[in-house]
Amino acid sequence: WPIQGVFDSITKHAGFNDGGGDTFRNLNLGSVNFIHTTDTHGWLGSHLTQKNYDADWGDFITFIDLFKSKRLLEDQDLIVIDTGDKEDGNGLSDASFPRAINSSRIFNELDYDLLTLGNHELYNGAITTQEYKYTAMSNKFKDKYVSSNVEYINDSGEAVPFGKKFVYFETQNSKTRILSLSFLFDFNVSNERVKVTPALEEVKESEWFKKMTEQYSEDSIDMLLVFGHIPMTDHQNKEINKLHEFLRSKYPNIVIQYFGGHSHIRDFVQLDTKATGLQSGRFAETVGFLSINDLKTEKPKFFRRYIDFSKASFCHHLHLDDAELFYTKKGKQISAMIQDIADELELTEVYGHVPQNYYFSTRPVNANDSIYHLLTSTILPRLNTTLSDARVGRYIMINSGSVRYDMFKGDFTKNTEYIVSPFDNNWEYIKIPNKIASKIAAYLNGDNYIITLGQPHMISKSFVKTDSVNDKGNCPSIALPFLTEGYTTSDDFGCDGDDRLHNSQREYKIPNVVQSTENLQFAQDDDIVHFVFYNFMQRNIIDAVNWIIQINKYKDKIISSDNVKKYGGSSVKLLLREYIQEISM
Ligand SMILES: Nc1nc2c(ncn2[C@@H]2O[C@H](COP(=O)(O)O)[C@@H](O)[C@H]2O)c(=O)[nH]1
Ligand SMILES: [Zn+2]
Ligand SMILES: [Zn+2]
Repeated sequence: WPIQGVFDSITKHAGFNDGGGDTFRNLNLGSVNFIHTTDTHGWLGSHLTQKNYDADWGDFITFIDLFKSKRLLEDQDLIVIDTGDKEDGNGLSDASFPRAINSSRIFNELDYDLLTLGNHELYNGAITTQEYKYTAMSNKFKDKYVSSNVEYINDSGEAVPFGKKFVYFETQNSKTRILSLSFLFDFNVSNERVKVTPALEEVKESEWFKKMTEQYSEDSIDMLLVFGHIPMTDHQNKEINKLHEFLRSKYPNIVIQYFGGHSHIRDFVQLDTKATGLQSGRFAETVGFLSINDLKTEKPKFFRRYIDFSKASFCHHLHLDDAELFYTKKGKQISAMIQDIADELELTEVYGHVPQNYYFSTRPVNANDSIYHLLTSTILPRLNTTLSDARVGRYIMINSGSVRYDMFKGDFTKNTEYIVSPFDNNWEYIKIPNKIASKIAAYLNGDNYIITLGQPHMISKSFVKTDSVNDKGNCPSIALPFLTEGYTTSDDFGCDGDDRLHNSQREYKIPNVVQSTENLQFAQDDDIVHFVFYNFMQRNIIDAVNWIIQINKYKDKIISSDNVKKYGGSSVKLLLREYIQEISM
């Protein structure tokens, strides 16, 4: 069958073992092995409509436990790491109150060796306190939770380390001496319960770091392990590159291994001959695997693999031919716990039927199957409050980062709302002349990616002239009838990172903000319009309006938060549900 011939040649040349239709890329183990997760965002109950990611957190716990017992040789170690963002994006974390209380309990059942926080643990004081008390300071993790540049503000207003500033340990089997640090990217939107110091400032100016480098000089450790909620590729700020340059100056000759997050992509970067950085996607779609051999030589060997979060991948990498053997008592218990919580939260309650797929990053924003096109053309204009007036021009703006995932054809359930747009933001508005309102989107969507507004993956993608974004290399585009769309990652080590063969997906340039416009056909420059936006974006909107006034030398007065009023009305989550219910009748 000609397609099979094409398939065989791709699988053979792309490093897949081709035994009997098995198309997996295997793992190469080393003396020190790492498994990494990041940006799970509450996705602990598997992707019910995506076979590529059909494993849940109980299956992942099973995978880790059986990996340790079945795959490791006696002189090999496995270190399991997470780099934060554990809520906002799934009903399992977001539908409970307090938010994430149930999902944290499930998440923490996994025996992580190192873990830390992400920016989503820091938007809300109650969530921050919950993370500090029940995870960072828990008996299980208090010696494993590391935050080198984040402090918790306790009840007496004192800034205390959010976990350990660093940890030193020697691995059990290979006796590898590891010094570990953890950094959050330069995040300045947090709450009254937390203080974030930019990573470079922290390491350059803090006393504890100086003392640490004296206590753990280069000859007393075998490697530096730096993990944290920070992108491994950051075209705009190059934060990780500047941090590496400084750390390399303190530890010039040993391996420095990074594990990153936040930008929701599979990525692997070579920072120098003895330093690499792995990033392992998002939403429990990916288990990142890294091994290092010849760690203490001049040419350490790094190996990376992105494992689909699927039972098939887990069984394959455990060398389990019979899926029935993929079993541990604890794994089964956790899977049952997840099901009980999902039932209690009624996450499978069906509100209606989605007639087609709507994509949030793999289609251009103006395409009919782009979720942004659905939102701006159909959903946002449904926002109705006592202030709505058909005689007044109206703009409704949201940040693209508020949309979290594709919306697939099929049941629209209670969980779909949290998966697509989880944020319960309030609508605010300002009354300004149309000549100003009409320029805000262009200002916010200018050349720069705005890390507090945009789609996370855009910080790590290089823009190309067309509206699609470029991956690092030119990996072959795959489109075979019997394959599903999925990751075909290109990174600094080439095109063979993914453990399974999928059809390629193109990523498109997603602007920082999108908006709907109404009743503008007769609006003159000085006509007053209603500019409506998420309260989450208030600072950005005020700055944009004042910049536009100044740069155009308008006579209008500079605005402040005093000019911002409540607009009211349903969140995008609810507007979406009402629309789907209506078309499903
Ligand atoms: N409209 C809102 N957008 C939010 C809110 N909290 C976060 N965000 C968006 O998420 C990304 C960051 O996501 P990450 O998973 O990469 O950390 C951020 O850029 C915002 O766009 C919110 O409450 N409302
Ligand atoms: Zn995230
Ligand atoms: Zn993040």
